[in-house]
Amino acid sequence: YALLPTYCKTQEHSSFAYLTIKDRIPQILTKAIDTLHRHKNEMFEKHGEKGIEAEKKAISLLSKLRNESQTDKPIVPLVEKFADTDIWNQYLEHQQDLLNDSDGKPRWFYSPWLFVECYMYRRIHEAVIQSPPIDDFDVFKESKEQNFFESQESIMALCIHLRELMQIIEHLDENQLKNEFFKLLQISLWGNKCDLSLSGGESSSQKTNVINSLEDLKPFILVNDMEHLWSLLSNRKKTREKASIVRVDIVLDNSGFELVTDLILADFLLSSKLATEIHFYGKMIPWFVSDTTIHDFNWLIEQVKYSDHKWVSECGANWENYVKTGRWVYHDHIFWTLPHEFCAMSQVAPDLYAELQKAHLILFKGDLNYRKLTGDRKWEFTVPFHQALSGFHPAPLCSIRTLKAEIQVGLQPGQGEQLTASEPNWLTTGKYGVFQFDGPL
Ligand SMILES: O=P(O)(O)OC[C@@]1(O)O[C@H](CO)[C@@H](O)[C@@H]1O
Ligand SMILES: [Mn+2]
Repeated sequence: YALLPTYCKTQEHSSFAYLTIKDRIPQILTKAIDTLHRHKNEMFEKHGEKGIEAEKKAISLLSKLRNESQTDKPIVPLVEKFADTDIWNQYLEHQQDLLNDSDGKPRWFYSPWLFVECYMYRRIHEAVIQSPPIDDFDVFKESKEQNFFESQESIMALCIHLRELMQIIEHLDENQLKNEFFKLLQISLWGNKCDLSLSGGESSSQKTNVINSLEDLKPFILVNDMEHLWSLLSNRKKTREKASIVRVDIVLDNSGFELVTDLILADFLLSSKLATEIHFYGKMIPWFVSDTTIHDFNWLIEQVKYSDHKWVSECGANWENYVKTGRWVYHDHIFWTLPHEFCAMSQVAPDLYAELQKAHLILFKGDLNYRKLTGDRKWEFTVPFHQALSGFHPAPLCSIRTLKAEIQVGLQPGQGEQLTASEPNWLTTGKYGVFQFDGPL
């Protein structure tokens, strides 16, 4: 490969990476500690004295973690046995090898940002699994549920929109169907603004009805490859034999409102016959505050199904049925919560890479996935997306991402510079978004 640019690093004090580790990580850890405190009684009721001891232990482990991060300690190996402990510690040794002797050891403020941030969430998980019997506690569950409940209005509006669309979908011509597809893609894109790790765990629910603002938000789409997605799926729909499969895989990001937008898009893909099955990938452990676990996925479908609004509950019933009948398949894989960039997947998780190769199209939601697709490296804005993927291409894929990190490739000459001049923080506010496609070779 051409020489790869260096990683975004936490030691660069002018970088968003540095601010994330300095300001937001302690905030997220403090909120996690506070959540554990507030569940003391529940733990006593469930587990008696042992529950209280466990809560105390988890809090002390998280406090120690917060202190390590705030005092720039060396990154220490994981000690608790878990499916990925060895892979993590090998990766840490690899980071050590990348540093020469004079640099000393990887530290919180002297390492690649992607590594440090992922490591932080994996250490939160270690603190919890070291504290039985509360070792299955999700310190972020409350804020993910709060995001869902606070977005009720917008969720209802989306479900009603979907039900109305379902009633007329048979009569839509190709162009009308394409426009409905594009609307739901944009709703899924802007759903990605609702991200609790950017807000440091502060509420980031969807208050307005995003359907009415799609036209206003269009100028904020910096790369728009939606036409590629349409032609790939509509051509396959036209040419496929009756019984053949068209599979779209969605690598999920945040639970709550964003997950609803993804499930609505997935429902449309089946109802429009643009796809015959959808595969979802979530996270095996609580991750980046709002990322979706299998518990969040099942809980949200349950909530929608038991809504007291008829059309909303119909969506939930349909979604539960898709899962039951195997038209929607949820996959868990440990790779998604490792620190690796995706170009390492075929080596580190060949089974997952082979699974993704079965898809006709893979949609990667969110900013963290974009950082891993591009290796969280300091690419020039105009480097082609295909090049930044560094060989990762299990299937035609599209990143659907709002910008919350100082990485963006595939722009036109001058486009990045122009944005920096007009809006210095365009890379990290979540205000801008992309549909970035890497198609059939
Ligand atoms: O993947 P998501 O949910 O869109 O965003 C995750 C994220 O908020 O976490 C980091 C900031 O802490 C950034 O990489 C990114 O903005
Ligand atoms: Mn996320």
